[in-house]
Amino acid sequence: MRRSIATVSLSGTLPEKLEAIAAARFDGVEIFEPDLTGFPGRPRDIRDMAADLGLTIELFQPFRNAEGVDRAGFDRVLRRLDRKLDLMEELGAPLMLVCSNVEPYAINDDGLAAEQLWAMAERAGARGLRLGYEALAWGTHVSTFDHAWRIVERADHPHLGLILDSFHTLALPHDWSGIADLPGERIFFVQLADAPRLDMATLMLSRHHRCLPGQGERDVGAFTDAVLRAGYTGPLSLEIFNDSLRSAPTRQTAKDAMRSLLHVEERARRLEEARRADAASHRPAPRRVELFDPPAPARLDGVAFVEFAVNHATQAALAADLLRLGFHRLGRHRSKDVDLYGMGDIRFVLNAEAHSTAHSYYLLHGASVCAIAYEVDDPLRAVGRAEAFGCHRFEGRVGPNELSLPGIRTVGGELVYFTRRRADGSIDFETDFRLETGDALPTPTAHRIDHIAQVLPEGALDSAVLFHRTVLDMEPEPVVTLADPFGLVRSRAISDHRRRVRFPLNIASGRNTGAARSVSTYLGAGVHHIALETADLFAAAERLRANGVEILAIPANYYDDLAARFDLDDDLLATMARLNILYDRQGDGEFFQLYTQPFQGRFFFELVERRGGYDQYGAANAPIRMAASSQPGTFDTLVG
Ligand SMILES: O=C(O)c1ccc(O)c(O)c1
Ligand SMILES: [Mg+2]
Repeated sequence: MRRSIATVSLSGTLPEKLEAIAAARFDGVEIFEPDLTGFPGRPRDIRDMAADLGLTIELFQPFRNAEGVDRAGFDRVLRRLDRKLDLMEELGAPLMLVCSNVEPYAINDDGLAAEQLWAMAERAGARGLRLGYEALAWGTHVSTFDHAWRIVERADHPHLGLILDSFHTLALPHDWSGIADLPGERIFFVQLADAPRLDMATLMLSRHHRCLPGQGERDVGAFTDAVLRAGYTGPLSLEIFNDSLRSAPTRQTAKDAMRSLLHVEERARRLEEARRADAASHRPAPRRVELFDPPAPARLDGVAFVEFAVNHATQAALAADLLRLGFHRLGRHRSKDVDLYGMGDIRFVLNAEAHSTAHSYYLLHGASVCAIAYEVDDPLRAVGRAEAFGCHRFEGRVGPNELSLPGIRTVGGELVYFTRRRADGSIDFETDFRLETGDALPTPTAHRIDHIAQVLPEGALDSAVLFHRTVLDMEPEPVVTLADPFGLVRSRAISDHRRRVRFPLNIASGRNTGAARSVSTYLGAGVHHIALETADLFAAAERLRANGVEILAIPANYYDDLAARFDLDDDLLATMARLNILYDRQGDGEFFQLYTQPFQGRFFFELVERRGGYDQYGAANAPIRMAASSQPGTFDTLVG
């Protein structure tokens, strides 16, 4: 499949965009007219630049308000067209996108529109150029792909075809199953974009909130599959109008865009394969194009360990906190200044090794999580898949007889490792530690990691969603907005389908929320809190209290409100208030949670107990937590 992107999708000048697009290994590009108009050179300079970069100029766009106009108006359209055809010749663009008329004066007459598009195609055809007609979802009379197709079919000109855009098709509540029955050779071009489900005018959604496929909530994979079933063999081209991409780093966006397109191809391939497997009822047409075929996702069994970058002082302080939480020191690394702590299935690695990646991370971000390791069935396949999606492999320094953990480096510099459980139940990475198998360990206060919440800089959420979706095969939930006393926090949870690994990802939209301050103070994304699951939160809370763990104090008002909202036993409420336990309910499911005070103002721990299939994160309580932690003397007590 040829892979293309519209220049409007990226920030920067036109040459910067082309370079980033080529560096991300796209085959082709759509030139969005304003990018060219603002370029201080000749169109042929862009043609040469694209050629030097190995990029095909696939399309020039858009040509607006051309059809359904009166006679005088159409004369002007043709004059305008001739100039743009001159430009296309100089640019070396073989195809121009003509979008449906959005003016109130447009005449509602398919016969007229077909006639006028025919006349335009005749002029383009005389120069060996082609036109593609695209229905904008807000077109005055033509807003759906099938209406645009009826007009193209009626015009019946070999130089006029249909352009499909997943945004316009999926934005309207309109049946698009007919796409698969279109004649593929009459589809001249296909544009792809995703979008969130926001209740707003389609024009606003399209111009400001489109996102890369895989970042939003539309099934762009199924759309692409339908287009391929129709027999389309041209490029798949991303066309993303998005406010935050307009100011995001160009090369990073282009890399994400390629990852997104690969994601779409993989999904389309899966759908086709499922149809083939069901060939008794269907007879799928033979595939005409090659689609991206990465190694299948590894089976994600959970978080194997979380690694903290520390120095000696913070290592000792964090270790003391962990012991109070019920952790034990399990061992020391064979060759490095690294300790392993654990309880139940939870493993924390405290890395104070000098001249290491963790140390660099510590210098930049302070005591913080610098790596997460996943337990998977096949670590090498997991890394292979990540590399296929454009991730960079990380090779750490390995001592004698130590394991080289397969890993990748993320954009923020955190590492992601993959490790696997052996037949004897031990987990791979632990062989690098001299385990101190002492006395039998007492019952743990918590037994597994429930979720890891992260804060991300503004604009980084979509990219993080795409990373987890492609590399780790996780699925996002819709965005929820939470109120911090100093601003709003947008949160999107992402998890694997078995709920073994869950990440609420948070973005502060203001500058003053706890999340925003944590991003600015510590330069970038990071783990904000780690929730540990316990079978009995009340027992655990008593134990933490006895051990002197500082718990986030919850106001009495909260418990009054709980009493009003839920039919809870008075004694239970009183105990919850005494232990600072928060509560949520979902159907028959119940959720109990408490928070520790932050470690050096940096990150904190949460303990949760889930009952009866509760599947959320207590989002209703997050504003209470954020308010409680903005009280003086809590989140702001920063130490070294
Ligand atoms: O928003 C627009 O005007 C616009 C222009 C060209 C396109 O291809 C498109 O999908 C939208
Ligand atoms: Mg479009």
